[in-house]
Amino acid sequence: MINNADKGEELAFERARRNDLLSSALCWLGAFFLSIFGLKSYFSGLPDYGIGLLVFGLCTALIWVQFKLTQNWRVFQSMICLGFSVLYLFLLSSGGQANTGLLWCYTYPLIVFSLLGTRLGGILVAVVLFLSVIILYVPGLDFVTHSYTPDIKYRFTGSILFVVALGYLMELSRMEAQRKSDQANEVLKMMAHRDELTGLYNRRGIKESHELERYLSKAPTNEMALAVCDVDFFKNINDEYGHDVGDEVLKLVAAHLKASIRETDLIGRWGGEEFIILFPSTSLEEGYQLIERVRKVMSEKRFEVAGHQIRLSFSTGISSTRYYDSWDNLIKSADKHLYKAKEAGRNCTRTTEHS
Ligand SMILES: Nc1nc2c(ncn2[C@@H]2O[C@H](COP(=O)(O)OP(=O)(O)OP(=O)(O)O)[C@@H](O)[C@H]2O)c(=O)[nH]1
Repeated sequence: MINNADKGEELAFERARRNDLLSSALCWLGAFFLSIFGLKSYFSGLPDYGIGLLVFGLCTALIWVQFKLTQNWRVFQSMICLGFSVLYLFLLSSGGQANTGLLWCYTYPLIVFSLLGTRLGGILVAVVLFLSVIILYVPGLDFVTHSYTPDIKYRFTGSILFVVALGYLMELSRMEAQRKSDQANEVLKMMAHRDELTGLYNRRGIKESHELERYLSKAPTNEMALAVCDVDFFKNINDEYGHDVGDEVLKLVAAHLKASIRETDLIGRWGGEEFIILFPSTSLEEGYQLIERVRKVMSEKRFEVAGHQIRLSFSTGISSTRYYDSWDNLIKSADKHLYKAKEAGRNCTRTTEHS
């Protein structure tokens, strides 16, 4: 089972990877172009404008350094989007070198949507568009040093609105595609780690579970017992009642085993009619007592499936980290003791200390 904590960790990892790529690409490209054009303006007789661009370039590089040091994506998003909003308004009100400032304004909505998403990005872009209308259409403003012809104003207003709508829709469909791909990945991971019939972990699920990793890492000081339980003569159930009834019996056995153990114990279907249970913080003796109690209850129970009252018995082998420190050896030992339980006539449990 992929639990919520695991899912959260994976999603956070994916997001961090995307953020890292996006921040580096944005900042380095931004700093590069701002510096090139800043220097060009500075040496072409527009020193103030050039210095302005160089300062923006430097700020972009510093924001990137700040993000690398703190990994605080929220602060990075806010600083880049606010900085870029100021740059956009600066280009619009100054006209840029040789009146080319407007050309760069078209990149603004795309960057804001990709960093802030449609909701927050939409709010910021709407505010900046409102300020653009003031800059373009309110005459006599001190900070507006460039005046555009009516034709340029109308065409720019129309085309920037078009780019905003396009950027919004593209981000919307990217977010939708991301959501679907996250969902599909989740389903695939579930399928890869879960046993379809019983809903328990399958073999891979157990081996790759975070719980197992955690329990094994604590095992040197915190003994863990491992039990492999096998339904005796399960073939007879299939032969007598049919495979479908066999399936239902396996589901009931899985549910009963799960209900009989603690929340922290880990259970999975190891294959066929074989189940595996991990008991963390449990000695071999305690594991033996636990599994014997469950085994006895199960052997007295009648499993009711399709009108049949079916009785079962179980054989179990147990091993513990007191004797084996690797996963493979733990399993091998539990399997060996399961085999001994079968040899001893079934319906019993065998361990290193109970042969
Ligand atoms: N219905 C059903 N049967 C299964 C499933 N997986 C394995 N089996 C059956 O479980 C039976 C296991 O048979 P055996 O390995 O001979 O073991 P057993 O009959 O339980 O005998 P012992 O283990 O020696 O006590 C086989 O008949 C498999 O077909 C399953 O998912 N559903």
